[in-house]
Amino acid sequence: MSLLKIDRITKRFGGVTANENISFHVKEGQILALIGPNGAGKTTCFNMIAGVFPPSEGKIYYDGQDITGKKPHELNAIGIARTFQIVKPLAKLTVFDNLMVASLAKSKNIKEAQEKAKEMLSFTHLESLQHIPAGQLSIGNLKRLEVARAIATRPKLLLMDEPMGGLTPSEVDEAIRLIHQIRTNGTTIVIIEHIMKAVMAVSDHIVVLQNGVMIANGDPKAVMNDETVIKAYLGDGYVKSH
Ligand SMILES: Nc1ncnc2c1ncn2[C@@H]1O[C@H](COP(=O)(O)OP(=O)(O)OP(=O)(O)O)[C@@H](O)[C@H]1O
Repeated sequence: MSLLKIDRITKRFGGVTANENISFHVKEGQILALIGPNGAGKTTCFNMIAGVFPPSEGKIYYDGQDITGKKPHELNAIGIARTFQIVKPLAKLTVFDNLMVASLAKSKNIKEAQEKAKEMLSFTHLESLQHIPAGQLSIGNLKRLEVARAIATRPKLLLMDEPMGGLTPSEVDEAIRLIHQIRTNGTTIVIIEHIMKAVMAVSDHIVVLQNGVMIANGDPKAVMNDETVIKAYLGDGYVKSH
C-alpha cells in the first residue's frame, strides 16, 4: 500500500517552474531516494510534502488522506517528520535537552519524554555526548542529533534532506546503518542525497529530477542504467552496473 502519493504537482516561483507535473508514490516500509543535480527541484518537492508551502497545482496524499496545503505542525501530528540539510539544533541546550524538547512535542508526560529521549540517545549512539551543548558537536554528531530529534516524534514517514552532506566515509557508513535501522523499526523514508554510494545502499526506489521535471522513476539499478539519467546527472564517466 502507498503511504505517500504525489499526484501531478507543480510549483511556480514567479517565472521559475521549480517542479512540473511530478507524480510518484512511496510504499509503506520503503525508502525512496529523490536525486538530481543542484537546482533540480528536490528541496522544493520536499517542502511541499512537509507543508512549507502548497503546490501551485496537484495533490499530495498521505495514508489515503489529502494533505495538500496542510501546515508542518499539522503534518507532524499525523506522523510526518523531517530533517534539514542545514542542521539547526538548540545550540545552547545539551544534546539530551534537545531530545527532550523534541519528545515533549509529542507527549506532555515528562517521564515518557525522558524515556523516549534516552531511547533516542542509545539508538543514535549519542549517550556519551548527552550533557554537551548541541552547538559544540561535530557535523557527524549534529546530523545524528538531527535524526534523533526527528524520530523522537515517532513518525510514520520521515523526510531526510541530505543527511550525509559533510560526513566522513566512516560516518556515511554509520548513517547508512542508522537509516536501515529506522526503516526496520517501521518508518517509511524519503531521502534527498547526493552521495550515490549511500543512495544505492539504502533505496528501494529512485526518482530523478532535472530542471524541475521527473526524468526517471523506478528500481535503483534500472534508474542508474537509464541513458537519460546517465547523460543528465551521472556524467559520461559513469560506468553502468550490471
Ligand atoms: N523560494 C523560492 N523562490 C524562488 N525560486 C526558488 C525558491 N526555492 C527554489 N527556487 C528555485 O527553484 C529551483 C529548484 O530549487 P531546489 O532548491 O528545489 O533544487 P534542489 O534540487 O533542492 O537543489 P540543491 O541540490 O542545490 O539543494 C531553483 O532554480 C531555485 O532557484
